[in-house]
Amino acid sequence: MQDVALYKANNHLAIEDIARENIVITASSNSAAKIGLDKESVKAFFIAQISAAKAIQYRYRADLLSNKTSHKPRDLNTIIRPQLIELGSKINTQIAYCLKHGQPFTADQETGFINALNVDYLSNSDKKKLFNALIDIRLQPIKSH
Ligand SMILES: O=C(O)C(=O)C[C@]1(C(=O)O)C=C[C@@H](O)C=C1
Repeated sequence: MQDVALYKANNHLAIEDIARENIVITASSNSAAKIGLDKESVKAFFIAQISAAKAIQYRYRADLLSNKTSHKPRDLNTIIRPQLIELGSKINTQIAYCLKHGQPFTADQETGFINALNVDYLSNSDKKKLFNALIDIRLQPIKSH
């Protein structure tokens, strides 16, 4: 996410890109539905992920004002965005696997989840929001004929 923020700062782009968010949410909830996950609950999870991504970028971008860097960020459109879509689809696959194999996420895993997320610029409240959206993800109900 720091590369995303740096790319945007270098190119005078806003951090929030609503058109892109809509593309990400549609792509991720459609790919989730194909593997049996409930679309609306996955949407809410991706909205939480996008919020976390923006929070990281805003904090990092604030730091850039006093700490300049010569680091060259990866290209947002050709490299980072396709990788983020791929990552989202992998996350969906793992979640579907856990839910289909009777390993639902439960509230008592919150501390472990928060401790496992070692990500610079991600706050505890961002992590809690992600966790709350994660444990709400459901499988689609099985259709009866
Ligand atoms: O693609 C970007 O520009 C990102 O910053 C990533 C992302 C996302 O999480 O998918 C986050 C914030 C933007 O508003 C749009 C998308």
